[in-house]
Amino acid sequence: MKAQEMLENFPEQINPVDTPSLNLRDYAGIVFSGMGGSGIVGDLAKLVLEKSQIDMPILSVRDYTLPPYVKENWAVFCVSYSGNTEETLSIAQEALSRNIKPVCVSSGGKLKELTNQRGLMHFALPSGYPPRYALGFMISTVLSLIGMKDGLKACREFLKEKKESIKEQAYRLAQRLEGYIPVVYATPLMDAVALRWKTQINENAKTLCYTATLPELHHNEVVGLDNPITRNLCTFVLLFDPEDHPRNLKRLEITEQILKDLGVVPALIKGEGNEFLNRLFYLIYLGDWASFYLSQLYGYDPIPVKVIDSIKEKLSL
Ligand SMILES: O=P(O)(O)OC[C@H]1O[C@H](O)[C@H](O)[C@@H](O)[C@@H]1O
Repeated sequence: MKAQEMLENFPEQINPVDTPSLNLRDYAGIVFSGMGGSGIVGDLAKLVLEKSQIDMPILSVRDYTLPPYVKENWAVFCVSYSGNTEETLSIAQEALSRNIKPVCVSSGGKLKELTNQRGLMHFALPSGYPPRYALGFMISTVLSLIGMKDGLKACREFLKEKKESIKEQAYRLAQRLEGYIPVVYATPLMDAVALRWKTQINENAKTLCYTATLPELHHNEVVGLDNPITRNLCTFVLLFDPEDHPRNLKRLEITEQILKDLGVVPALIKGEGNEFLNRLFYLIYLGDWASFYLSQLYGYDPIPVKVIDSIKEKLSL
C-alpha cells in the first residue's frame, strides 16, 4: 500500500477492539514497552491514563530491560508491530523471568511465537503496514485493553470530518519546514505528539528534526537560540493543548515572543476538538501529513528506511 493511501485511511484504524479490558486495579503499576512507531503507543496510553487521573505508576519503556522495581504484581504490555523488535522481545523475556505474563500486541513475528509457547495473551494486528503507519490499530488495541476505549469511535469520525482541512494545513506547514531543521517545542500534554512529529519527519522525510518540552526548555534550550548561525538553520513549531498547566501556557506565550523578538515567526498550533483524545489525534494526523508532504517536497519515497534495515542486519550478525 502507498503511504498516501495509508494516511488517507488512517482514521479507519481508530476503532474500539471488542475485548474485555484488564482490571488495572489488580496491578501495582503498568509498563508499556515498544520502540519507534510502536513505542509511541506507550507514551500515548500513559498520557490518556494520567489524564484520567489514574493513581498508579505508569512507565513507557524503550530499552532492553525493566527497572528493578517492576515486580510480578505489575502489568506489562509488549507492543511491536512486526513482533520482531529485539528490545521489545527482551522486555517480554524479562517480564517472564519475573513471573509477569506480558500482554503482547503484534501482527505476528517472534512475539506471537513466544505467546504461543508460553500461553500468553496476544492481540493480532492487521499485517502489511510499515509499523509507524499502523499507529491507529495499535493504540486502539491498547486503549481497549486498558479500559480507555470510550471516545475512539468519536475520534475516528472527527478525523474523517477534519481530514481535508488537516491536509491543507499540513501542506502549508511542510512548505514552511522545507529547507530547515524543524524544531518542535511542546507543552507536556503534547510532548508525545512532538516526538511523533520528530520521528515521522525523520523516517518519512529523511530529515533531522528535534524537540524540546516546556517548562524544561526555559532552563537551557532558550539560551541556544542566541546564536544566529545555528538558529537560522531551524524553523520552529510550538504545539500545545489548552488544558496544559496555566503556567506552561504562560511560558508558551513567552517562548513565542522570544522567537518573534529574534525575528523568527514560529507556527503556533493546537489540536482542534472539544475532547482531549480528538486534539491529540488531530495533531498526530497533522504531523503525519506534514511529514508526508515534506517527503514529497524533497523528492523522497516516505516508506524505505534503509539505514535502519542495515543496522538490524549488522545486529543480526
Ligand atoms: O514496531 P516494531 O515492528 O516493533 O518496530 C519498531 C521500529 O522498527 C524500525 O526502527 C522502524 O523503522 C520503526 O518505524 C519501527 O516502529
